[in-house]
Amino acid sequence: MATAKKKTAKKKVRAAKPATRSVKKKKVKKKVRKKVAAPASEQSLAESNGVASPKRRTTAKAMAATQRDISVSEFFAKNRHLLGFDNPRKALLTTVKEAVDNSIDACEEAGILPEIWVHIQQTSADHYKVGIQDNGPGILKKQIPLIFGKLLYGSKFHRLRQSRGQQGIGISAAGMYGVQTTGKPVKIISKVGARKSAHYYEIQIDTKKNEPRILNGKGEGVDIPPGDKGKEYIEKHGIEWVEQPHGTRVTIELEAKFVRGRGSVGEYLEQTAIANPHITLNYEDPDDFVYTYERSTKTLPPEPKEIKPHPYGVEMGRLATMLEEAQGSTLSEFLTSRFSRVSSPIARRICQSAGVGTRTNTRKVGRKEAELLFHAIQKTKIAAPATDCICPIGEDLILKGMHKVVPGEFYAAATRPPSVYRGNPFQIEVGLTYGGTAPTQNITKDLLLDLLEETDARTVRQFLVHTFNGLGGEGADKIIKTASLGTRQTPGKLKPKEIEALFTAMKNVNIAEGQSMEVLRYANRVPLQFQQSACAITQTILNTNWRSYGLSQSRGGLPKGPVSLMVHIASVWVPFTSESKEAIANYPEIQKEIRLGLQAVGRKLGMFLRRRLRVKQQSDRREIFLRYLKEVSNAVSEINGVKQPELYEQLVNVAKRRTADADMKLDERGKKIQEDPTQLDLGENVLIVDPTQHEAAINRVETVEEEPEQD
Ligand SMILES: Nc1ncnc2c1ncn2[C@@H]1O[C@H](COP(=O)(O)OP(=O)(O)OP(=O)(O)O)[C@@H](O)[C@H]1O
Repeated sequence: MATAKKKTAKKKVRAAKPATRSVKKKKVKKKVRKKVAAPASEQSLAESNGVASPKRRTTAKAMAATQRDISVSEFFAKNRHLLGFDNPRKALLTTVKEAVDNSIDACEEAGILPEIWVHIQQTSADHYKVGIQDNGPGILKKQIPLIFGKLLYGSKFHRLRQSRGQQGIGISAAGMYGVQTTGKPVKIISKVGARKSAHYYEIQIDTKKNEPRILNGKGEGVDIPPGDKGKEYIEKHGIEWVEQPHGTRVTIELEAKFVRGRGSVGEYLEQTAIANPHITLNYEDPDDFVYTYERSTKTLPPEPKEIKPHPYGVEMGRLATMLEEAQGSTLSEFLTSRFSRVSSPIARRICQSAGVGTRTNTRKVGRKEAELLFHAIQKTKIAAPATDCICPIGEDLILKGMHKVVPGEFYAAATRPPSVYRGNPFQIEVGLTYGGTAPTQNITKDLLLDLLEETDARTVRQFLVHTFNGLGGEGADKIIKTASLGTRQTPGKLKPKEIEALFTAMKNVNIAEGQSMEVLRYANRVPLQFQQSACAITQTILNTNWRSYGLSQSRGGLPKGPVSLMVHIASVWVPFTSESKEAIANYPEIQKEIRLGLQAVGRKLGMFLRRRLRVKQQSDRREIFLRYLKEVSNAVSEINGVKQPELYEQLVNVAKRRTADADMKLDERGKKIQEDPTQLDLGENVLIVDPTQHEAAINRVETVEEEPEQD
């Protein structure tokens, strides 16, 4: 019997203990007791003071009665901040983000050009209903409850393949948060084909069991037939669905707070559009504003390849588990089939170095042999993992994406070659935009009034910094000073006169100097909006010397100027610092690649700025020449009688020749339009545009027209 076996085993251990050890232990115990025990007089004094010596509060038996399994959903329900649900504002963003990321992943995996609808509606003071729909492949009926009602269930965790999701927590956690805060179930409708029935579910997660509970259709969900009958059913039951042949829509009601500006849903969607030029996004916000980001390319990113783990990236514990799971293959088979880059000769070398036979059965490999194998792997020379499994955005699409959304006049991009951290391939891409009109100068009075009304900022300064990308504290202070406002004034309580002064100051103050670099961080094409300072991307930007590229920068700060920078890491496994996937961990290999990417675009910016400065200097010089040439030609003609008009013309020609750089025109790749040996060659990956032709950084499209009421 199992219990009997355990007892004898325990007895054996006890008997095996050397006598001396138990004696020693006793001595120590005595010593400790001596130390702890207070003299009788002291003890009685303590008791008389009401401080009794500590009593045993519980026993191991009583404690055992309270010890039990913790379900993963219970754990994350208590620790929802770990998943990005720390506060109502972030909860709204995380919910949208999880659903949108899943939708894009599913469409790309199925080879469908993604179109996504995001609709946020306010249902009460602090409750919002979020609906996200895609035109993806849909989800099979039996999978829907598990995907939306069970934490740690997904298709991406067990594979090494570049995708937005990795953990299998995201969307079910969002649903769980919704149920917890509003009591409303998650609603899902999914359709796999035009002639197939759609499936409609209302689900709650049972946190105790980490299992889905289906609330509609007597616990079975509902099938909606295709065609007109189905349309009628959808309408009759108020199910939200944009008619599509296939796709999925998830609706979650949750406690939330809607904001604009930094860390908002709008910002996330805008940044998503930059890094995913192949998607079309339709977004309707709670104030009925509709935003559409049309795709700028119809080409899907190439399908990422799945790879096996590289032996260098596998830690000791993982190797032991993999050996256990191998279920009796030979060591050589195990090594060649479970890892990338291990051929039979390499497997033989590893086994030789570990002193174990290549034909040894994995069942017979104990802890000691596993450790020997682990060290042998580190000592054996194995080729770096294949890197063709990474799908970067590409320089051309980065330029297109940034040009579409970020105002500027100079754009540069750099895609680094793939590299490896801890056995995982990754690739870094950088995009940079310079110039353009400040977002504060582009807004209308009406938009400013709306923004002031909607903001949750407590002070005008906070409002300015949070609403206008790249403005920075210095820029905000300049505007506030010019408008003669107090820094601590509440934006919602400004009087009409003060709003007018603020508006005028925003239009007139040149904030380009005070503006600091706006950083857009991405991991597998997903924008990262929180924990900026904890992220390897930000830290590498801060440690780069931007002064050598023509930007001003104070020690330890972000560079100043109208400049936006995007950094993208693509990897089969992105090393996030936590489950909420907000910041990249500081691996030296990753930091090095980021640094090289920054230098590549920085050098091009430096060349562009120096060239621009020269044009300006030369045109200033020419202006001075031209101002005095008339006088000079008149005086010379009076002195020596030469014809003034001819002399003047000649002098003007000389001045123009001497200041020829002032006429320099660059084409959109940064090349001088007229051929010249000193031509500025910025390479292919730059774009130069007319900044006055660009849309504003804060640009709200018109509201949805209300349907005229029928009489
Ligand atoms: N809109 C969708 N269309 C098709 N499949 C989907 C959709 N949404 C989710 N899925 C499937 O459900 C699984 C679970 O999604 P979930 O968001 O919980 O985790 P994940 O995306 O795998 O990882 P992470 O927790 O990192 O986001 C996905 O792996 C995917 O297979």
